[in-house]
Parts: sequence; structure tokens; C-alpha cells
Amino acid sequence: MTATVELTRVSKRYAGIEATRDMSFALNAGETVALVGHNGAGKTTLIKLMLGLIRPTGGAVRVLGEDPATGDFAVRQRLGYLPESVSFHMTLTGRETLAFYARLKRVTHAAMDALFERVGLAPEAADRPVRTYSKGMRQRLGLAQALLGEPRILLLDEPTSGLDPALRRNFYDLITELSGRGTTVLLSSHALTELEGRADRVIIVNRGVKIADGTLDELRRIARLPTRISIRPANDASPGLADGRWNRTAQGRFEAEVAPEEKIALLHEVTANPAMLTDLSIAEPTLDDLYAHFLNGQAAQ
Ligand SMILES: Nc1ncnc2c1ncn2[C@@H]1O[C@H](COP(=O)(O)OP(=O)(O)OP(=O)(O)O)[C@@H](O)[C@H]1O
Repeated sequence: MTATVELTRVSKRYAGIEATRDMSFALNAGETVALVGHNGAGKTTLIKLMLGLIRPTGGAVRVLGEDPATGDFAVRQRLGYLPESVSFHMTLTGRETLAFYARLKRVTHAAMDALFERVGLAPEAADRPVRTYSKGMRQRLGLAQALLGEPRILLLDEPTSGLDPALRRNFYDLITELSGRGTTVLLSSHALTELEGRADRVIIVNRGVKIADGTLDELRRIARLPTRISIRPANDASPGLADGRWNRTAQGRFEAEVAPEEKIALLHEVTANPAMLTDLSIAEPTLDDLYAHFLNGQAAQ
């Protein structure tokens, strides 16, 4: 794997506040990574460090092999950034806005129509002032701005807040396409549920410290949280339901929590006679569950 971003023991202190401490991780080409944490956990600070907008108090940040705060402008051209709250000049049209950012970034904006199409902004909207745009359209324009110059690294701070479900799906489809072409995508988010199945890897930060880093499966293995198995028996008197493991829930269902290493055996047992069941569902720990687990673990330390 090719690392495009590397943080080594990075800390950032503001007057009296340690926004991030001893932070190390690498992001790879083609990887979509979710950076999650409470308000004030240090997510935006990490993004600003990667952009070279601020310098670390200690440790080293490398982006495409260079220090983004002092390195070549060429490196910053290969970075795309969507800030948490996008604010544009309201009297400029979408097209003028994009041309402005393209000049700032010193990249060509010849393929602007293709970019509008890619983020789902209609050509007629591109020529309207931004003040007439809905929140979703502004977010799309923000994304178009971040995509200028075909960045190798995209840093997106809370990119889907304020987007309706259809726009969100669109947005994630675009992210999948970009990562398929080798772009590193970092998404900072509070919306844990929607990140499941979208991010290859999750980094959880709390009070400036990294408390977990891995794929969802890896985090599940480390956390060892139980899987919830829910069944609807054909008949309440089914053998095995009285052994204390199964709890009756709504609508004639029974539920059991099972440790990862016992899961297969219990499924085998409960499905041994298919005629005894009318339904079965399995719920693995969600990212929300894992997040709470790692946060509680840190609080207990
Ligand atoms: N310029 C600054 N001066 C002083 N303190 C700052 C500055 N920027 C951030 N901080 C502090 O550093 C900590 C981390 O802030 P940061 O904005 O990185 O968190 P965040 O995880 O992005 O939060 P949110 O989800 O609310 O955006 C907070 O305690 C914040 O108050």
C-alpha cells in the first residue's frame, strides 16, 4: 500500500489546550477512512495539519512525502478540501465561484461542465448566483471545488451534514468512484450509521487521542461485543428457548446475545430444524456500539 499521508507522534497545542496528542497513522492511496469523534475531539485540527494550515507543536506530518506547511505548492495542489461549513460569495454564480477557486489553486478549469455534472449540479444552476442555491446545492458546489485539479487526497469535514438521503447516496457513490481511481479520502463525521459499509477503515479520536483504528471487522474483533440473534419460533414451546439464553421480545420473537466464538454454534443449533423457525435475523455490533465501547474503555482507564 502506498501511504499518501503520514502522521508520526503529532501533537498540537493551542494556548492551554492540547487539541491533539501523540497522534500516529498513515492513510493510503485508494483508501476511504472515516475520522470520528465527539465535538472538540480534534478532527478539524488533524485536517488542518494535513492541509498545512497549521504546524504541529511536536511530531511530523508528511503529505505525498512532504511537509504540507513548508513544502512545495505542487503538493497542496494535489489536496482537495471541503470545510465543515462552506461559505461562498453569494453574488457569484456557481461557475464564477469554481473559476475563482481554480485560479487560487492554479489548476485548469477547462472541464468545469464535467465537474458540475459529476457532483450533480445542473448546467442552468451553474449560471445562477449562489444565493439562490439550496443547502444541498451549496454542498455540491463545495465538493466540486474540492475536486478541482483531480486531487490525490480529499479531506472532507462533515461532508454530508444537511444532505437529504438521495444526495447522500450520490455523494458516497462519487467517493467510491474516486477511491477506485486511487484517491485517498478522509471523511470526518458524526454520522456513524451512514459510514458503515462506506469507509474501509475507521479512526476514532477522543480528546485529541487516537483510541481505535481499523476496519469495522477488525474493530469488532478487538471489541468482542456480542452479536444479537433474533428468531421467531413456529411455536413458543420450541426446545432450547427456556434455557435462559433467549429473551422474549416483541411480536413473538426471542433474542439472544452471543459472544463471537459461540455465534456459529448457536446458529447451527437454532437452525437444526428449520421447521421450528419462521424468521431469523442477525445484528452485528454497529459502528455506534463500537464507538461507545472504545469511548467507555478510554474513560475507564
Ligand atoms: N484556533 C484555536 N485556538 C484555540 N483552541 C482551538 C483552536 N482550534 C481548535 N481548538 C480547540 O482544540 C480542540 C479540538 O478542536 P477541533 O476543532 O479540532 O475539534 P473537532 O473534533 O473538529 O470538533 P467538531 O466536531 O466540533 O468540529 C477543542 O478543544 C477546540 O476548542
